[in-house]
Amino acid sequence: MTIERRTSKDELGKAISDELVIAIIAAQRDRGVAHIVLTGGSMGGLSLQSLPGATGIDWSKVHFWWGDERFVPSGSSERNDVEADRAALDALPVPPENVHRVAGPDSVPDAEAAATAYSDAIRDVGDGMFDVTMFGMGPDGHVASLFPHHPAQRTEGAIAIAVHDSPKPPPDRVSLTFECLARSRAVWLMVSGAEKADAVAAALAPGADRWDVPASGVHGTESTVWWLDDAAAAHLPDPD
Ligand SMILES: O=C(O)[C@H](O)[C@@H](O)[C@H](O)[C@H](O)COP(=O)(O)O
Repeated sequence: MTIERRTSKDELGKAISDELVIAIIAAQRDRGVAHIVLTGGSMGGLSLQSLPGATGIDWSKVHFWWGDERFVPSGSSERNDVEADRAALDALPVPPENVHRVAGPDSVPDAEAAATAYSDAIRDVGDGMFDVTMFGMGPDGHVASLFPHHPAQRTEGAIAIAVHDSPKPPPDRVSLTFECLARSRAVWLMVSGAEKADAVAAALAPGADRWDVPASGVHGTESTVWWLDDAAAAHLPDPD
């Protein structure tokens, strides 16, 4: 686990998105294709800002996924994918079939059906590993739509699940499971702001339990990076 610290949210977003370009190029060099899991929230958009100007990427060999999606209609401004479209995807020549969106209530009856379709899509594509999985984190320590003390986070044997009664609106969502997210080479947690400082410290404390702090339960098989601005890192113990 490493911590990458920057002084401000803007610097953090720029550093992450520059590193994302490098990670996509490296994945294509090593395996021919890059599978990237995107996140919602404000860090989600900031993490993509360098992609439209990047060179050296074969965009036909990049696949985008989401760690979670709000179960609201396609095109709704509440959706995580719409934020990513605005931030970068609209400007990239990525084939639409490489952008793996979670179905909304305009095309499937419920979040369970959306989770099943999304699970099938993950099963059908790639070698089963994500190259980079990015997360924002809520002040409660949630990542994707895996919330503290919410029974959905304990689902086993599934790739994607429906989440109901989310403590953060909207109540109905689709999320990847811890089990699926564990198939990520690199996990990046991207956190900015003083209101997250306690949750950052709790997630990084020895013995942290994902039931209490879900962010403590996501790890890459090769690397786990906490991208923090100074405010979010403020309650970490002194490294000395
Ligand atoms: O679905 C959601 O409600 C959001 O996507 C949420 O999970 C968000 O990613 C985090 O709360 C971090 O948000 P910020 O990056 O804006 O702090």
